[in-house]
Amino acid sequence: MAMIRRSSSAKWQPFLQLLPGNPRPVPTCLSRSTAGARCIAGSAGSPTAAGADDDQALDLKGVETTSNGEHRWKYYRGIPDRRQELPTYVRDLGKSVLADPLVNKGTAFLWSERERFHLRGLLPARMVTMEEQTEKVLGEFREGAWDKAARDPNDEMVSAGLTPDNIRKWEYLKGIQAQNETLFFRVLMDNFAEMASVVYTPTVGWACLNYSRMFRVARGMYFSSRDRGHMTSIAYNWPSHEVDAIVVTDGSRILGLGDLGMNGMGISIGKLDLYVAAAGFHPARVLPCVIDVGTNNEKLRKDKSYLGLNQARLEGDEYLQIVDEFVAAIKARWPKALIQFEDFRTEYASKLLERYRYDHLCFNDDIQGTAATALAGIYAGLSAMDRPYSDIRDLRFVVCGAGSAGMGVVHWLSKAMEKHGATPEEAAGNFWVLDADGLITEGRNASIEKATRRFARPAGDGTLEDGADVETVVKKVRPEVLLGLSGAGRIWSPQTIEALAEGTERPLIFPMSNPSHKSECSAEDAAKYAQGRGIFASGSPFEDASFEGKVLPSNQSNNLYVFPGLALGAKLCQATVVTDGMIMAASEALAGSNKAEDLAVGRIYPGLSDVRSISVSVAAAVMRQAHSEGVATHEKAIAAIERDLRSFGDDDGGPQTALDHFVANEMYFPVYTPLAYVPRGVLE
Ligand SMILES: NC(=O)c1ccc[n+]([C@@H]2O[C@H](COP(=O)([O-])OP(=O)(O)OC[C@H]3O[C@@H](n4cnc5c(N)ncnc54)[C@H](O)[C@@H]3O)[C@@H](O)[C@H]2O)c1
Ligand SMILES: O=C(O)C[C@H](O)C(=O)O
Ligand SMILES: [Mg+2]
Repeated sequence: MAMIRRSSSAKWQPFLQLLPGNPRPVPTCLSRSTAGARCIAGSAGSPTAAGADDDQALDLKGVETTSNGEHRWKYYRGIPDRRQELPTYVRDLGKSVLADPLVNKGTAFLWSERERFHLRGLLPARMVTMEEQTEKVLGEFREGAWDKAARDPNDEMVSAGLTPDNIRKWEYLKGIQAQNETLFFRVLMDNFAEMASVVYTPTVGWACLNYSRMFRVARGMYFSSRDRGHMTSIAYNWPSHEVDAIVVTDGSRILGLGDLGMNGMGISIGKLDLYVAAAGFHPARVLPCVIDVGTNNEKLRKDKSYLGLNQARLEGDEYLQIVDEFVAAIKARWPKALIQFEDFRTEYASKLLERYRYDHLCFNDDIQGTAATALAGIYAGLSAMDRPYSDIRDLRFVVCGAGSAGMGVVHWLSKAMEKHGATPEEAAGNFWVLDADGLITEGRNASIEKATRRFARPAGDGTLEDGADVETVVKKVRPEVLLGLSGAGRIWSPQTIEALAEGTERPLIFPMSNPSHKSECSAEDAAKYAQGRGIFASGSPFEDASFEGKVLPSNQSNNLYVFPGLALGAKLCQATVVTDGMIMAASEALAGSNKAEDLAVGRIYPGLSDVRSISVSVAAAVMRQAHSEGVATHEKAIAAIERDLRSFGDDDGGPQTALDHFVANEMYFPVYTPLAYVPRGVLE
């Protein structure tokens, strides 16, 4: 805990000069000031003189003009308050300052203070006044402002069935996490099947929509375009030298909720909660990050509680340079850390992956994690029908959504078909891909990405025109599989599902969009219109459905089945990169984790109550593959892989190999350990 005492002693005059509103002119900024973060104190205490960059940081509402024309914070309305000139002594820096309730100001820390106390990167970019904070507290106190929002029937998530109870549970669990991570993760791990929908999709979607409004305790790191040129030094504001995994988003496409700007931080936090609970990463060694380059979400930009930069998104080279700088900063500070790219909009997602994947240990969850998850579900679906994996070659897929997730899945499935003997042309011929403008054919204008064009239907493909809608396509093609990665909500009509079920005995119905209300159909509708014959797997969880008294399992086809184990495997063997082979190994391990009795009743993804076993299998398969491709570098892990190979041969030997034990033993388990006091400078 930071130590404090109060004084107005003369020796603290330099410090006093930095206090906001102090009339003494101060000639320059303190320390590492940048063009993008000029000190408020450095502008003679006048917020209006603080420069264009700081205008948005300073809300003049909280500032008053004194009789001699100076500006100062209005701590007490109309009553001059000299107390603000008495400093509170702070003997710590960085996160400890935020963790000390007696000195913490949260998002009201001035830019100069953020510099001096090593807080840059530890708070969202926007600076608010105490008055705004007070307003927020009062709103909550008097009206339960966001509790009210959680009950607002006009809130699209609430109206689509997200219950206030889920939100209450989210807030409660997050409160525990802020105070006691061991307890939080123990509870989450032991009750994963019950709590996943609270810390993760769909509730995390609501939490992201309301992230700024609910902001209390800062977690993770906030990089913004104002930090240009300084990201590496800012990374050193994080207190730990050891970070194993980072999830980063730029907030541009959060689930199917669109551009949520800095609020996307909620998804980085949610994903890393799963790294710990589902894959045994140590909570002190994971780091959620957001790169705030602005937002094009006008509603957010007008929302006074929004804590991100109030500017339009940077684009093009300017944007890419910011992400480059972020990646370079991470690499400089934590050379071995794995980076998971999350919820970057399609325009940049593949571009960024291609930019970094050959030199950095990284993967894109929405492209690669989702693809691996979908393929595992298709394999398991085939198993449920007593068909071999190689039959994937014979399946026809209608896919709604040609974004990074949809096309990632399509590419991956076609790769699996090729693995089982199809030519690339044969594989591509098994897909009918639709975007918001309907079926994509070669007749589509040149704006289609090259990678998507490969899957465009030949012009004049039977009677299907470019832009044909999903119902027409399904009626014409009679596919075995209907995939949804559109983020468009209930776009599969009863007629579409009926047509699907008419054409095949056991249709695979995968509405994978998140959160729940963005799902292309509900479990109930799938059961009803496919007359109980379909196998259903959605991105967000649905209750099991029923048809004519028979229970129909609702599977969850979500990348949560892959990213924790993939990251764990890559980290444990300290892979230099994440290869396609490793992703394929993850798919196959996941498909192989199902029990025969579950498959028999249409459960094609394993239950979440034993999520760690799934991650163990996925991680072990990833490590074996990394080793076989020569990208594993960790000696202890390599020895474990080789020992395992000697005992079990190339076949992974089932779920309980020596390597599985190695992986399980490396996982963090949340228990209270003895605590030892270690003075500063010792063991550092
Ligand atoms: N289940 C999972 O694990 C998982 C993983 C990743 C993404 N997702 C979900 O997938 C969705 C899409 O993600 P993305 O990054 O590709 O988004 P995106 O916005 O880049 O792509 C959406 C695509 O859907 C198309 N589309 C929109 N309306 C449509 C309609 N009515 N019919 C057909 N296509 C339509 C768009 O033209 C676009 O091609 C999101 O909802 C996301 O939550 C799920
Ligand atoms: O976050 C999820 O639940 C899955 C996926 O990464 C998504 O973007 O929808
Ligand atoms: Mg995602």
